[in-house]
Amino acid sequence: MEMISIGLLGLGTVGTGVVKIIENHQDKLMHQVGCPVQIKKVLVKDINKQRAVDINVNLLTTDAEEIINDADIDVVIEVMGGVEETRDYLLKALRNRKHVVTANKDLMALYGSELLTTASENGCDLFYEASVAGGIPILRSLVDGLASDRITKMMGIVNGTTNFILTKMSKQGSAYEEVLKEAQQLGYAEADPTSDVEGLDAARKMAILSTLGFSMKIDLDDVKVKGITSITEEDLGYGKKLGYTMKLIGIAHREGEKVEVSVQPTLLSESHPLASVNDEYNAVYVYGEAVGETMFYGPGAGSLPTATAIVSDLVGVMKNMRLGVNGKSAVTPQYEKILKEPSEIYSKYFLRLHVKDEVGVFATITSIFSEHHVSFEKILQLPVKEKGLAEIVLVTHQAALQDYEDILVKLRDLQAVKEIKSSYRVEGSSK
Ligand SMILES: NC(=O)C1=CN([C@@H]2O[C@H](COP(=O)(O)OP(=O)(O)OC[C@H]3O[C@@H](n4cnc5c(N)ncnc54)[C@H](OP(=O)(O)O)[C@@H]3O)[C@@H](O)[C@H]2O)C=CC1
Ligand SMILES: N[C@@H](CC=O)C(=O)O
Ligand code: NA
Repeated sequence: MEMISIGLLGLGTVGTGVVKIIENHQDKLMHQVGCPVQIKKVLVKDINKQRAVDINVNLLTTDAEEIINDADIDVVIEVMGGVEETRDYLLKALRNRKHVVTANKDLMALYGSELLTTASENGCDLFYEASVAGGIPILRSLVDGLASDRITKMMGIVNGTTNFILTKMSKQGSAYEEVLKEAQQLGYAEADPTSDVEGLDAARKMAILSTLGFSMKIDLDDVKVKGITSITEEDLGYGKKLGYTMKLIGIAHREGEKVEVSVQPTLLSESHPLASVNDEYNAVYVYGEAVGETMFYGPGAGSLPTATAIVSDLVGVMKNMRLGVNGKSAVTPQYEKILKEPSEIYSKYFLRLHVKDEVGVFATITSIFSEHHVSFEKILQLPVKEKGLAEIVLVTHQAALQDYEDILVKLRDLQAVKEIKSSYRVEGSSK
């Protein structure tokens, strides 16, 4: 190989990082793959836009076909985002026998298997390390490092934006809207940050992680999702008092043949290893039957960390080119997907209710839990400002999701219950 030519789709937060790393680490790339790497064309929306990196304006184009159909381009790096249009571009690029590296979890969670099949049919690599947990090499760790093991649990903070928001809200008392803006300015958030704060971005990543970790095709619809938008200062305050930290947690758990995958705000005991993962940092805890507990930590979003994963994937493609083994590394899922029923999913829960401050209400509420054999780790009744009301805050012991949901339905039907203020999953014990 005399030279590797890259077509870059997108020159925003991640794209500019890719350009910088390819320029600044040219020596290292040469040493590893034995030839120079050049960026031949860059797709953008607006050619006249000011860029955060020095780039020859003649490389910029608004026509994707100039990259996809350029016979001299060996690898397409996709960092433009989007789904349908991007899928078309990448399918065409693969059919034109270009290797693809992408950071796009939206696309991989929906069309990953189609794109991977097309890649291997055309003898091409399709790598997507940057799509999950930014700069942490988690996908390679699952696929290569832990290839011999049977993974049964993965638990992670996989969205940098929401971790940044929750950290600033809990530690500095910052307002949600203000911190979200800051996360957008720092380049952590998606173009539409709804997918971050509603948990969808994390759900896409958990679908990708569990598909690889469990070797089972987990679709986005299989992931139960709840985001962070309804978390209040009061919830964070109660969490702290009870010795918990609020985090948006993705959980993928396999027991026997069955799996559960979810993303939801979770109160973690302060001693939990994920509780000290702050700001835009991500971490993924992985349990394998043979290896036991492992933990992967690092920056989950941002220009250079994400670009590091991209350029490392590029090195992987180039090494395969030298060996002549492109398109041979993807493994199709080994197992049929079987999802757990709600009666098979166990957790502890935090619940905060406003109830009428009357004799017997407390007893009625606790009796509903007893009917479902759910007991309490902690239960408190506190006065609230509004006259005639009391606040009940409780943490359950382990309960089946089905029981917990049935309890919530019964509580909502009780006249004495004015409002269910909040409910969260809990990991670990309270103070
Ligand atoms: N930001 C991060 O920390 C991380 C992002 N990702 C993923 O990486 C991808 C890129 O993210 P990010 O860099 O933040 O996004 P940005 O919005 O910063 O950049 C997107 C780039 O793509 C170009 N672009 C977008 N749509 C089109 C289009 N239809 N035609 C031509 N050009 C287009 C834009 O052009 P122009 O500049 O002219 O507007 C821009 O240069 C996304 O898939 C994201 O989910 C993954 C991990 C971390
Ligand atoms: N918006 C995402 C970017 C990386 O995937 C995040 O905040 O984690
Ligand atoms: Na990664």
